[in-house]
Amino acid sequence: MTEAAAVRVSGLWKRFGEHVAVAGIDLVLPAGRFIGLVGPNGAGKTTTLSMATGLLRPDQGTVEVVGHDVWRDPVRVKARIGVLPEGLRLFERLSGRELLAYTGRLRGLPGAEVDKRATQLLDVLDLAGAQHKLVVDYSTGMRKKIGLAAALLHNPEVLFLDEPFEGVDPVSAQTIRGVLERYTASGATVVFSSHVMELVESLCDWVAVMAAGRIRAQGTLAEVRGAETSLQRAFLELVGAGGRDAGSDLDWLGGGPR
Ligand SMILES: Nc1ncnc2c1ncn2[C@@H]1O[C@H](COP(=O)(O)OP(=O)(O)OP(=O)(O)O)[C@@H](O)[C@H]1O
Repeated sequence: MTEAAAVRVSGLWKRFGEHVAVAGIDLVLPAGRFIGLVGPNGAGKTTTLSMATGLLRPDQGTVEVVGHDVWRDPVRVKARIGVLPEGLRLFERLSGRELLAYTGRLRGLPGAEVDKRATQLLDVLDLAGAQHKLVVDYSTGMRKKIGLAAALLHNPEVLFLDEPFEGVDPVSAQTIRGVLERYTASGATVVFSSHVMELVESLCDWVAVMAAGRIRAQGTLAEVRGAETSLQRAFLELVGAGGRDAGSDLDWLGGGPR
C-alpha cells in the first residue's frame, strides 16, 4: 500500500537572476513521518521550504500540501500548516503570552481555547516563567520555542521548520524534540531542514538529501543511508564530498613561520 502524501512537490524551479536555487525538484513526503530535508549551505533548502509554505512564489512547478495546491488554494493550505521560518520575525513588543493570544485569534480559535492551549504550550516548552516578558528580551532558544508554540497553536496537520535547532542550547533542544516527537506520534507530519546529520539521524524516519538545487536521494532513513554506517557518510558520498581531504593545502597552518 502506498502511504498518503503530506507534501507533493512536482517540477519545482526557482532562479534568483542567473543563479538557479532550486532546479526542477520532485518530492513526495509521506504523512505521519518525521522528515528531514538535509543539504549543505546554499543547497536550496530554505528556498524549497519557502515555496512549499506559500512564502515564495515558484518560477515553475507545483506544491500540494494534504492534497491542496499551495498557490491556487492558499487559505485552505495555510489553515492546515504551521511554519517556523528561517530568520523568524516576531512581534517584539508583545509578551510571549500576548503573542500566542494574538496568533490564536488570528487563526480563528475561541479566546478560552487559545488561553488553554497557550498555557499548556508555555508550560511544556518551559516558557511559563517568561510568559509576561517582551519577546524582544527573549534569548535565541526562547524565540525558537515561542515561534514553535505559535506554529503549533492551531494544531496543524503539517509543521514546517527551517533549522529549528540552530543556536539552541541542549536543554531547549531536548524540550523542542520532546514536543515534536509527541506531535508526530499523534499522526501529524514534521518537515524540518538541517545540516546537522547526527540530529536528523536520531530524529527522522524519512530523509531527503538536497545539493546544488537538486534532490540527490529521498526515502526512509535506512534507504538513504544504504550500505554506509551513518547518514553523515552517506550524505558526504551523495553530495560528492566523500573523498575530499579538507586542509591538505593548508600546510602552513599550525606549523612553520608565523
Ligand atoms: N533572495 C535571494 N536572492 C538571491 N539569491 C538567493 C536568495 N535566496 C537564496 N538565494 C541563493 O539561493 C541558493 C539557495 O539558498 P537557500 O537559502 O535556499 O539554501 P539553504 O540550503 O537553505 O542554505 P543554508 O543551509 O546555508 O541556510 C544560495 O546560493 C543562495 O545564495
